[in-house]
Amino acid sequence: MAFFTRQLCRHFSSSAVRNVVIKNVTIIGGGQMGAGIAQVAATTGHSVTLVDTSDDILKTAVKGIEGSLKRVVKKKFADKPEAGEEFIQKVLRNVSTSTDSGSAAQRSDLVLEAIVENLKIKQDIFHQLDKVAPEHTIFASNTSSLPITDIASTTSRLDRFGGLHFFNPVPMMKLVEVVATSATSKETFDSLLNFSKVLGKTPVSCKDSPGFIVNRLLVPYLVEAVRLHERGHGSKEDVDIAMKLGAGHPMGPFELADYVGLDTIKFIIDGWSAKDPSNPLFAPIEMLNKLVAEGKLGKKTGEGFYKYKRLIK
Ligand SMILES: CCCCCCCC(=O)CC(=O)SCCNC(=O)CCNC(=O)[C@H](O)C(C)(C)COP(=O)(O)OP(=O)(O)OC[C@H]1O[C@@H](n2cnc3c(N)ncnc32)[C@H](O)[C@@H]1OP(=O)(O)O
Ligand SMILES: NC(=O)C1=CN([C@@H]2O[C@H](COP(=O)(O)OP(=O)(O)OC[C@H]3O[C@@H](n4cnc5c(N)ncnc54)[C@H](O)[C@@H]3O)[C@@H](O)[C@H]2O)C=CC1
Repeated sequence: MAFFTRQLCRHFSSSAVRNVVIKNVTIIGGGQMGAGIAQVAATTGHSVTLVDTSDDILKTAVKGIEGSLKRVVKKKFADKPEAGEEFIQKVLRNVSTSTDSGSAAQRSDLVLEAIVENLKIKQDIFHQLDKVAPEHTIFASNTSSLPITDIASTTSRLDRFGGLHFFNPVPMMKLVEVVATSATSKETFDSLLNFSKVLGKTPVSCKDSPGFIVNRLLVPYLVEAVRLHERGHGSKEDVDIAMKLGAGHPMGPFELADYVGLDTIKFIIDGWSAKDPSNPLFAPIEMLNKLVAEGKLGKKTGEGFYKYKRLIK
């Protein structure tokens, strides 16, 4: 009862916070997802601060954004290379970088986290930022598989906390899953929904249930593909060709796993297995665990199920 009362108090204490128009965005984590979200937010006129643990990582992230913008410009400004270059520079001016998440959060309407898929690390960072971020600032996580309720639990802004789950590659994928917990206020949810639309994405509304919509369907498919191959029922190449040509997927499951990152997939499966140990769907997958132990995390490290000549970043 005391817990329930505390939740209600928190909810009402911030009821003065109405729909927040998101202009200044801090993105924690400049990896595949954080850099992609930063690119899209900067392209749509937001002022973005990208935060990571070192200047070297941030340099690589900004280089990745520039590379991705060049791909966009090649098509959009095919006949006007100078206008294309101007466009890239304008977008890049909207992106600043920092290794100090606290000072970045102090100037933000939204703090969006896209760091490693680890509950404790995500909780710790939000706990720290909760103390320094302005009252109106909304917190959101891009987690693939962790309950938003659990991530939010170390903060005092449960009503201003939600999920914003983007898809990889962010500049190309149109979907955002907007996740409300039982404590997320309507104003917060509407602000996140509106932000997704301003980014040019199509939002869908999700409950805070494991894997939301897409990953609840995609992860079982992916693990079954690996097990099918482990049983000797098909080569990786044949499974990928089969799903591309037989089911119309743009990538086969092994290509997609490498693209997403095998470490992220292992974090998801291990996490779900710990919560539901008797579910055979999430039992350890030998081949995946071996590749992760060897540091073969997919495209981002140059090798996963396949070998890659060119790294993503
Ligand atoms: C897996 C289960 C476990 C998941 C758990 C964690 C993950 C999650 O939580 C949620 C997820 O994100 S799941 C992954 C969702 N993503 C997908 O399914 C991607 C599937 N692949 C594709 O759509 C295309 O192969 C793709 C669009 C990537 C590339 O298209 P193509 O194959 O045709 O190759 P390209 O010819 O290189 O590209 C086509 C056009 O797209 C442009 N482009 C691609 N990447 C870009 C990027 N990063 N930035 C900017 N532009 C980009 C490229 O320039 C090209 O444009 P055009 O030349 O005009 O056609
Ligand atoms: N890879 C994918 O396809 C998708 C991943 N996600 C989720 O997005 C999140 C990030 O995934 P990726 O971008 O793929 O990972 P990644 O490994 O490419 O990038 C993670 C980044 O976070 C940084 N980081 C780690 N701890 C940090 C801290 N305490 N402070 C600041 N930065 C920190 C790392 O240095 C790294 O640059 C995960 O929660 C993942 O589940 C969601 C949708 C798709």
